[in-house]
Amino acid sequence: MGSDNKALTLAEISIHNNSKDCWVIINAKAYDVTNFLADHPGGDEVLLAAAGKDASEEFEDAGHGSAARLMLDEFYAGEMDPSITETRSKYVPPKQLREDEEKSSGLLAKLLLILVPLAILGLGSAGLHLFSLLPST
Ligand code: HEM
Repeated sequence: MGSDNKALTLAEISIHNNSKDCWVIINAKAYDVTNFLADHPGGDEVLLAAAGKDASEEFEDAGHGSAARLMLDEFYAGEMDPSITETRSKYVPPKQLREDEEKSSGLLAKLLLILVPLAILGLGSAGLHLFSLLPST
């Protein structure tokens, strides 16, 4: 498939996502494990679940030994475009939550910025009004 030297984009890798054509990304390199599905000691399900995706974390978590790491070369399909490797950090909920909190506290600060001067103005003019009602003797 295509030139070997060209960095692969995530879109190019993610189409290889089934049992007839299965690629996984491990540490920014793509591996064609189609012919390894039946022989993988960890089973084909895990590879198919990771097909077309970044499986670096899963690969490390499975505790692969040096034998597995040496096998990688056999399946090497290409280098992944380094500028898109950050796509694997998909777990954004905590950050999102923080942004939401920041947003709401920012809103409160803005509201206070408007309300406090208004309250001072209100109190001031009420005071002036009361003062003008006092008998001038
Ligand atoms: C080209 C990629 C891969 C190769 C060459 C490979 C190779 C191997 C090998 C040789 C073993 C036997 C234990 C060892 O020598 O470390 C193994 C076990 C295992 N692999 Fe992979 N693997 C690959 C990708 C993956 C991926 C992406 C996952 C998870 C998504 C995975 C999950 C596992 C698990 C869970 C075991 C443990 C099986 C057990 O001990 O019961 N592997 N793999």
